[in-house]
Amino acid sequence: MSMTTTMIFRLEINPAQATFGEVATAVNGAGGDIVAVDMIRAGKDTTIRDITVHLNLDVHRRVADSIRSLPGIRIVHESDSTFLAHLGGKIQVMPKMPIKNREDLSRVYTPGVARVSLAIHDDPSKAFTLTAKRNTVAVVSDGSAVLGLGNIGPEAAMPVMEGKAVLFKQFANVDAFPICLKTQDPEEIIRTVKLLSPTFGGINLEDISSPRCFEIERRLQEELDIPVFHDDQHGTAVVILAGLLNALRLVGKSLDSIKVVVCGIGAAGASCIDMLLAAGVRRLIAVDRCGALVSGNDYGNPALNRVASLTNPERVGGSLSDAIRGADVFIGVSGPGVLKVQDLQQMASDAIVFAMANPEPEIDPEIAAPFVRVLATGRSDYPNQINNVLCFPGIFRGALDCRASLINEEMKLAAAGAIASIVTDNELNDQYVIPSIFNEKVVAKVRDAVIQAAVRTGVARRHSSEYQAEDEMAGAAR
Ligand SMILES: NC(=O)C1=CN([C@@H]2O[C@H](COP(=O)(O)OP(=O)(O)OC[C@H]3O[C@@H](n4cnc5c(N)ncnc54)[C@H](O)[C@@H]3O)[C@@H](O)[C@H]2O)C=CC1
Ligand SMILES: CC(=O)C(=O)O
Ligand SMILES: [Mg+2]
Repeated sequence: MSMTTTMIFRLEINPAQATFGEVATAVNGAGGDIVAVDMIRAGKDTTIRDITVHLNLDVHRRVADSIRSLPGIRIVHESDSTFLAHLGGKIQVMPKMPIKNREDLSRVYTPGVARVSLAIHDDPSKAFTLTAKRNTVAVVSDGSAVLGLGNIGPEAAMPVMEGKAVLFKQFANVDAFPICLKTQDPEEIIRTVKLLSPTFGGINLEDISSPRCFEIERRLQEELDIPVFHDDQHGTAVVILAGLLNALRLVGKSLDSIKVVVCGIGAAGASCIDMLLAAGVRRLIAVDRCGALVSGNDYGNPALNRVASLTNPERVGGSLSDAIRGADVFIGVSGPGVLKVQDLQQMASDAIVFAMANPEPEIDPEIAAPFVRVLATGRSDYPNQINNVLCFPGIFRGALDCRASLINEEMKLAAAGAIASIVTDNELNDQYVIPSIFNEKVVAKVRDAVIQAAVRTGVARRHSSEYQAEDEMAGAAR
């Protein structure tokens, strides 16, 4: 499957030999789309222009070669806007107040800060009100299951974790720090996160492979008094349930009657299955590399054994192609190219397919589209983007605002319901079963629903109106 990007070509053009029109024709002919042209330097013998070209990565070389083949044109350099956006990283720390004079200095730093430190020493819970803790989340990864790219290590995981931090800030005003650990040992990860925890109001575990992720999350939830949430498990499950509720509303089927196949029983798949079963799905077959999971078999993996014991009441064995026969819903959280057109042809009418592996889905959406009623992917460049970004900003906004001690099942179900409810009956259609993250209602509705559920289930330690009052006072003091 191809990916698009925007390339900027800096060209030296000899006007005696070439015209800009020839460049435009060459770029378009090779499959590029010029979206901007800038004059950098005009000269008698040569001009320098930047042309910005939107293209599929698979035609990139062709576009560059066809420009190069023109007489009188030299490519000075070319840059990929996606890489340019990553130069020096995507985040920075910004102070909330300037330090303009000595009085500011002694208030923000020593000696004034000492009184604040002593106040927290006397009452550690004051760290929530007198430090950034209450609005700060650690995005922790060991780089072991980064998107669908696999175990690419902590340094390579960093751009993804920085991206999560950007999303936290932009959509929910949560300050998130990417923390990529140079260990894949569960005990070391648990110990490190616990040591770091005084700084944070919540821990978002990200892209840690299964089955280690289950134990790491469970232990941290037990041993810390701030929310610990493995986004790939629960963020994904929440958004899948939201999308499925709406897709079923569209096709007129119910959770308790459908047959669902979930492929990829890792972090996302196992949690998605738990959530679908809790929501009322009964006929569900889990498929991993070893085929359909059947209760009683030993898969040498406690997570797979557990899922097998909860699913597949008809004990269907075999491959994905066997399991998918007659299925109403396919959910893929596995890897690229797992699903074939022949599989789609075996599904029930009005088939719903969520092919969510990133960055390449289980089937190319263009190939799948003619064979299914509702198609969703995890990508931003197709309709129906089912991505955990619809969940984690709002769920943490809610959990931080009410200072929840944890994020429980009720809060997750409330988040799923809130996301689904944004798509009205009038709006619901094959291409729109899930709202866009750019819909401003998403974070606000998720946050409110999560706070209500936290209060209802007794895990909220504070009402958000207290924050508002404090924020107003802090604003007045600055
Ligand atoms: N759209 C979204 O919001 C999200 C998408 N994902 C995507 O889902 C995929 C899995 O993510 P995680 O659960 O975090 O990874 P994981 O590494 O914990 O689990 C992946 C599972 O898929 C299985 N698998 C891989 N290839 C398979 C194949 N050909 N057939 C059957 N099973 C196969 C593996 O054995 C493993 O159990 C990744 O591509 C990831 O990008 C994950 C989280 C959120
Ligand atoms: C979206 C996401 O968290 C993932 O693909 O891993
Ligand atoms: Mg992830």
